[in-house]
Amino acid sequence: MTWTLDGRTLTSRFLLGSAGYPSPAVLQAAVQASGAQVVTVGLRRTHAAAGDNGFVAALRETLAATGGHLLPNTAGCRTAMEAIILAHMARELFDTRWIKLEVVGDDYTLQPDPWELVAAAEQLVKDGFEVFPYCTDDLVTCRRLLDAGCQVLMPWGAPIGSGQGLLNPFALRTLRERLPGVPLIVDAGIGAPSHAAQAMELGLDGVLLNSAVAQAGDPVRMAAAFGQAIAAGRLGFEAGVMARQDMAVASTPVDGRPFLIP
Ligand SMILES: CC(=O)[C@@H](O)[C@H](O)COP(=O)(O)O
Repeated sequence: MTWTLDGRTLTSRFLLGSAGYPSPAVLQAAVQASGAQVVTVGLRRTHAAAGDNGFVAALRETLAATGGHLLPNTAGCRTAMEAIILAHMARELFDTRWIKLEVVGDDYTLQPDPWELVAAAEQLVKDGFEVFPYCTDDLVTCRRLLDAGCQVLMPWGAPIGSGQGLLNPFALRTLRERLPGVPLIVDAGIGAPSHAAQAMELGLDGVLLNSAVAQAGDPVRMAAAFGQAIAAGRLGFEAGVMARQDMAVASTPVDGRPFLIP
């Protein structure tokens, strides 16, 4: 089933990262197998202008063939100013007003810095960008980002590259309940297809991940697995997951007795 992101109709709710693949050919095959129509690319890491060993060119070629979209990101930035400058470079290089805004405040956890993030988002929205902020799952920070003009939020599942899955499903469920109508895309920390399905079952709108595919034994098959898990999780959410019970509830109603007991 289709959905829209900043007015663009997408058939997949899977957003894929492009870092750390063994070769451009594997990246291309993984994007195709994933069904993802949005692929993020880091400027600081890939040296998009030159010297990236063909990864960006491969990505452009694949997305041109599939009708997909590039989402440049500011991974590696530590201040609002650094991220703003990089976002402007990205707009020039990739000819898109989309920017996945990452401003990290802690080197160990790569946790986003909420103050720098909000400051950068405010400026970039004024500069005409569509800002996709990578943020924590803190409700008040998310509200500040919406106040700054962000239309989409990307709360973390767990620290980048940790593969831990959803560390705080309660916080994500709260975001879903308190911010109805805001596209919420879980970004980072997803390790297995089941983690992605869980995010979708919570009613989030999409999942962005990178390491779990790039570091898989077979990235192409893992990309396909995530594509299917995300679609299944969404279908499950739309179908209405049953309510949990603390006690057993017999699934087969028993009327009378199966045979006569003397
Ligand atoms: C590629 C990218 O944008 C990462 O910063 C992103 O947050 C993905 O994280 P994982 O590698 O944990 O999936």
